[in-house]
Amino acid sequence: MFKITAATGGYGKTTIIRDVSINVKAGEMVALLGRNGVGKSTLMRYATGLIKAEAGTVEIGGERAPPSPAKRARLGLGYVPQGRFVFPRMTVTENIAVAAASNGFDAKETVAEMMEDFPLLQPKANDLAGGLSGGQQQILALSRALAIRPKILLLDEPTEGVQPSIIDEMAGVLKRINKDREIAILVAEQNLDFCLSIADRAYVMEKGAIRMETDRDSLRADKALQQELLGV
Ligand SMILES: Nc1ncnc2c1ncn2[C@@H]1O[C@H](COP(=O)(O)OP(=O)(O)OP(=O)(O)O)[C@@H](O)[C@H]1O
Repeated sequence: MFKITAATGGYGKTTIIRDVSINVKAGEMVALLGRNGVGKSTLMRYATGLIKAEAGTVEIGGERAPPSPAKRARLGLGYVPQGRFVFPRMTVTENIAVAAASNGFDAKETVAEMMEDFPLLQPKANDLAGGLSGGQQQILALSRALAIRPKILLLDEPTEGVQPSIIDEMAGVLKRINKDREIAILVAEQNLDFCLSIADRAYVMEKGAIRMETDRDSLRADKALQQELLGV
């Protein structure tokens, strides 16, 4: 469904990720783990087309993805970048409307749908996005990504800077959209408990490459790996 094959890329002349291959099947929720700076965000930017590929390919829904990020979004690639990008000076409603319209979907219908799916946004509908709490902004960023009706959703550290009660809510939301909307999910994270609660499978990155692939039960049992990933 979603496949990255032999990805090599980075910034300018600096190569960060080398020969990375991963896949996410339809309906799967997969975690991308690894300590700070191993290249998780860079791999996500590679997948979205935001950095130039030195080598490798991306397939979305069985189709070879063209280089343009906008075309990749049209093929069904949703992306929530690290730091939950929202337009701070637009209202919550406008943020969702712009995202829907960018992929050719009806803005009004999409806003109504997202408000139904994320009730915590309802009382904030006409508030400026910049005034929301970190957790609320993360949910808004997620609804913006969903507004393009993705087949695969990439999330870059969605729990960063988010309070525990909202992290639990987010885990619930991701499980729900994965199941009900049948959206495959790839989530880059440092929060192991969060990943263990939602992901079926995980890739572990180290120094710009995939070190291993593991499933939830093996990861849960592998205390040494957990300690290593947590850096303790
Ligand atoms: N815009 C950029 N220009 C140049 N180098 C960058 C840029 N962004 C990241 N890097 C470098 O790429 C390497 C991998 O960073 P990346 O953000 O992909 O790691 P990460 O695993 O996502 O870590 P984190 O959890 O800190 O985001 C780091 O050495 C970082 O300094």
